Amino acid sequence: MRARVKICGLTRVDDVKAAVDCGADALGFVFYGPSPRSVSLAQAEELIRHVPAFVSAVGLFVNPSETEVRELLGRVPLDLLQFHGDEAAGFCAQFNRRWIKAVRVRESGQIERAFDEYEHASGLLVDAWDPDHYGGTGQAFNWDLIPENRPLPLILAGGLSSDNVSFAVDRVRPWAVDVSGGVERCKGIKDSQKISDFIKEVHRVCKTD
Ligand SMILES: O=C(O)c1ccccc1N[C@@H]1O[C@H](COP(=O)(O)O)[C@@H](O)[C@H]1O
Repeated sequence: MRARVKICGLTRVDDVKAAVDCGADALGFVFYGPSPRSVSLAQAEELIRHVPAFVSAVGLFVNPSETEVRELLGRVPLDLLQFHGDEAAGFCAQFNRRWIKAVRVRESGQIERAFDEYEHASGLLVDAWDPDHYGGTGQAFNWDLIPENRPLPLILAGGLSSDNVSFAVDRVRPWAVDVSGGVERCKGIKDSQKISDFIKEVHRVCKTD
């Protein structure tokens, strides 16, 4: 088994370099004003200059306007779009760019329905539901709600850290894991040791499989 790793919510060049050096497969940049991890267009341009070939740069949006996404794509070379709000499939698919859809899980059957609705996505990300926040809450959800049958690559997120990721990968067997808060010193500021520990744990559990 191999699980890819996405480190999300990067705001500093040093954090980008640390994640790349530790072997991250994808890096996430948050374009959502209310988030403490939100970056401006100019910041994103600078950060993505440090993302090398074969590491994906992912833009995270929450209910953006079409203009916002198009403007950003005109200036920032994103490889993949991550929609973390209530976007419909048609909205996500209109940008001629690969995309993944996040589902904030709170009830059974929700993930199965999302696999149908977002069938043209490049992956389905499952995260914890929270009444006040769209994501990045550091909370896990009930993994029993994740079905065995997965028509799309499944990306597990929500409350992961080096303490629980090996258990999570072994149990859920996702295509990839996505982490933000679990590798931070404080919101928006990553910790290179935590990033390293997290990725090592994923690689360790995948190797022993
Ligand atoms: O990181 C944020 O601030 C954020 C804001 C709005 C939507 C999603 C956000 N982050 C994503 O949330 C999940 C889980 O994060 P955590 O590991 O529990 O902190 C992850 O996909 C982040 O990319």
